[in-house]
Amino acid sequence: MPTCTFVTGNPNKVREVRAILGTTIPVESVALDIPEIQGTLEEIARDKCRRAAMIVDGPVVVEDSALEFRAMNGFPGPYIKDFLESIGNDGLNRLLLPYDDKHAEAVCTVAFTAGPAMEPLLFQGRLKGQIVPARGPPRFGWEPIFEHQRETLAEMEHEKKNRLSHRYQALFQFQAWLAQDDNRATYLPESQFQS
Ligand SMILES: O=c1nc[nH]c2c1ncn2[C@H]1C[C@H](O)[C@@H](COP(=O)(O)OP(=O)(O)OP(=O)(O)O)O1
Ligand SMILES: [Mg+2]
Repeated sequence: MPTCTFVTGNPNKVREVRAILGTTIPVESVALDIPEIQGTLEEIARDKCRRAAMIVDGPVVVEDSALEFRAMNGFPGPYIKDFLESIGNDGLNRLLLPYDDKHAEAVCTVAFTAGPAMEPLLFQGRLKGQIVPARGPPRFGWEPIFEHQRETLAEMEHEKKNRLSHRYQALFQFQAWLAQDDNRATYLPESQFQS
């Protein structure tokens, strides 16, 4: 069975990526927390992908998730994990207290490489929302404070989130790319993605 090796230290991402890709691409996960550089979303995802490919020594998929506050010109962006760990969802709300603009965008940058010597390819998805006081079960990261059309991601059914999320949008593009035979033949001549 062809599989896709998804390298991440986050089991919630594995659950969602599996749900989104469904049975078309079985996902094998490798639980590694790859060090992340500072830089643009693209630079971070590309670098994380190269490091993962060197460790696995084969084709890998990684993704980096960011949370951009419009009032703060996109900050904290890719550094959201450290912010969440240090100040929590309440602290993230407090960061926006001085601003009327609570608009935020969740961004998922999926990076795929055919191997350690190959240039990673990127697929990006975005979801617009508002930062609100936490509502709903705290199951995954900043879900309780990210409201999309009156529902926070924590209040939303998993199935619904997985049909509209930043992660879904990025993986949708990756799937479309993989579905093109020419791409598979060029990038993955003998790979695990061949069916
Ligand atoms: O859909 C989401 N809904 C709510 N919270 C989310 C979501 N997606 C990522 N998150 C959180 C997890 C982490 O605190 C940060 C991203 O950091 P990020 O480096 O991409 O993830 P990570 O370090 O947990 O796993 P990985 O090993 O794949 O890098 O935002
Ligand atoms: Mg990370």
